Amino acid sequence: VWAAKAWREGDPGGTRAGRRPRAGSVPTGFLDVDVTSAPLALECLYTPWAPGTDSDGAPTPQDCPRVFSAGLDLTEMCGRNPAHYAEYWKAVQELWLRTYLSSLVLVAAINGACPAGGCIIALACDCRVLADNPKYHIGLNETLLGITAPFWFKDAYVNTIGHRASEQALQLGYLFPPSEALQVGLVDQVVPEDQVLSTALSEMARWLAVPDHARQLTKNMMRKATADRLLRQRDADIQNFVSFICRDSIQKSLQVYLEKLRQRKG
Ligand SMILES: CC/C=C\C/C=C\C/C=C\C/C=C/C(=O)SCCNC(=O)CCNC(=O)[C@H](O)C(C)(C)COP(=O)(O)OP(=O)(O)OC[C@H]1O[C@@H](n2cnc3c(N)ncnc32)[C@H](O)[C@@H]1OP(=O)(O)O
Repeated sequence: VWAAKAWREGDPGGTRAGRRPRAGSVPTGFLDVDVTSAPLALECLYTPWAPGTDSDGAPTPQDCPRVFSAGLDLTEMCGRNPAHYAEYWKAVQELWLRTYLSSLVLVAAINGACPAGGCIIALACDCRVLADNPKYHIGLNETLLGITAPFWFKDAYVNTIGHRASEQALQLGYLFPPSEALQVGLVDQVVPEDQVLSTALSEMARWLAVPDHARQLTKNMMRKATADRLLRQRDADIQNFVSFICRDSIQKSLQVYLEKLRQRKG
């Protein structure tokens, strides 16, 4: 995710939010950002796992291909206590709200798999560019984990690909390969892997060419109702999440899924 302001100010290699992935692990990680304390400077929010910058100081997401984001960190949702789940979910909400309502232009350069929470952050951007690799699936696959996508994930999906496509994809936990993601409107461009960043920058330039105040007011007009729906019921949404995730059956499903992931690795 590129933040326009930092880019325009010539600081594309600025502070990265979040921790690096564990060695040998995939980046689940945008929620490692401490979004609950000091106001998050979204201007400084880059794909947290992009490991370096090139000679021009630009981020080099190509250095870390294969995974854009593996979604929420399942280890944060398993075997913890209710207070932990509540705090975690509040942070998830906060990150999404700030991203979704940002007045900046945000372009997602999706250079790898993008399931569930990864997809929801990409959807909060203004535009999505996906690398053309059949392994790079994108979508909301929650049902395959035995859980339900929260209503605001669903709202963002419906806003992007429409009701019928969302209904089908959500129930099936379907992850779209690039060509289908493009066809259904989940992403705006599919390009060869080595052109993801340059295409994202071209898109950024296109959006930045529009007078800022007019673009920002329009963005807010388009997004306010969806964001307000969550803002009105944040606490209830946290309580729902906590009681849902604490169920024995849900914990069991998540543990089984996580175990499968770990075994698949070997
Ligand atoms: C009433 C309702 C009220 C409220 C709603 C309730 C609940 C809804 C709550 C939350 C919504 C959930 C959102 C999510 O984002 S859930 C996460 C979904 N993500 C996935 O399903 C992706 C799983 N991962 C993969 O498919 C692959 O890992 C991936 C394609 C991303 C990368 O494959 P690769 O082969 O490169 O790596 P792996 O060998 O598979 O993985 C390496 C390593 O990483 C661990 N891993 C992977 N994904 C996660 C994850 N999401 N969380 C934690 N850990 C993850 C994997 O186990 C391996 O670990 P290790 O063996 O320890 O190295």
